[in-house]
Amino acid sequence: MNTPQLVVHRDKELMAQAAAARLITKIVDAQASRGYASIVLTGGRNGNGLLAALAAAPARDAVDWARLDLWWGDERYLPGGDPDRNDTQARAALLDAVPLDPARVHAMPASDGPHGADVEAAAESYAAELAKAAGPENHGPVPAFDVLMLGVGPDTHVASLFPELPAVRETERTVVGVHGAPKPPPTRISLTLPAIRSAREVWLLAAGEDKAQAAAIALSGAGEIQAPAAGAYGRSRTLWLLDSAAASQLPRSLYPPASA
Ligand SMILES: O=C1O[C@H](COP(=O)(O)O)[C@@H](O)[C@H](O)[C@H]1O
Repeated sequence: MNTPQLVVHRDKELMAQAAAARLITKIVDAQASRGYASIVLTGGRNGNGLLAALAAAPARDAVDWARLDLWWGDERYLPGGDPDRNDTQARAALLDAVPLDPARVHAMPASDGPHGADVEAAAESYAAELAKAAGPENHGPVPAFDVLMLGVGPDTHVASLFPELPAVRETERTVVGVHGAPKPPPTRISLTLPAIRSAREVWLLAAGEDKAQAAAIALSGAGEIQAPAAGAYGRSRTLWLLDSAAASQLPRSLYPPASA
């Protein structure tokens, strides 16, 4: 596990704009060196704020949208087009406004799709889609994502991995069905911690006072079963992007950074 790096911005608007600028640079760099980039989106307020900021950034035109693979870290298991689905919200915030290749947009299955109410089968099919996209050079049955973003919930959940639920204990599968989530809707699909940790970079987004306790707990050595955000890290970098409200309860040893 690499030590998380923290970047704290003045407020959530600036955090979203700075994170969007950072993401544009990552995508452009990956496309320049490899020809394509691979990004995992998150749902929630902070994730959608970042996508809206990206949509408004003039530099978005630097991205070659047709050479971008998009995946999701989790989904609320609802019918396609439901306003509460993470992919519906991402499309409204950004995806509908840019010339993506639809074959590269890997939304998670919907509850009115081929698997119906069988969320386990839906999770398995997403795991198979990930495995198909993984190359021999990748670390396991998922592609090497350049950046995997995760909104941090006030209870420290990331993706749809909630404290103490079975999904956060999964060590083998890359994608699981989630039942009984404490945040509606109760049925969800989620990448697991092993899948999350296969990403080159994991970015955790936390803005707002309601995220302050979660950030402090996750960054103070909590266990990943009790605080799933504590178990989310990337192979080469783990970055926490916060605003000052979300950083307000961090221990002094973490923030502000010690001066020389
Ligand atoms: O339900 C979800 O919540 C988390 C966090 O959302 P937020 O609104 O508290 O920022 C999100 O990361 C996850 O993708 C989503 O399904």
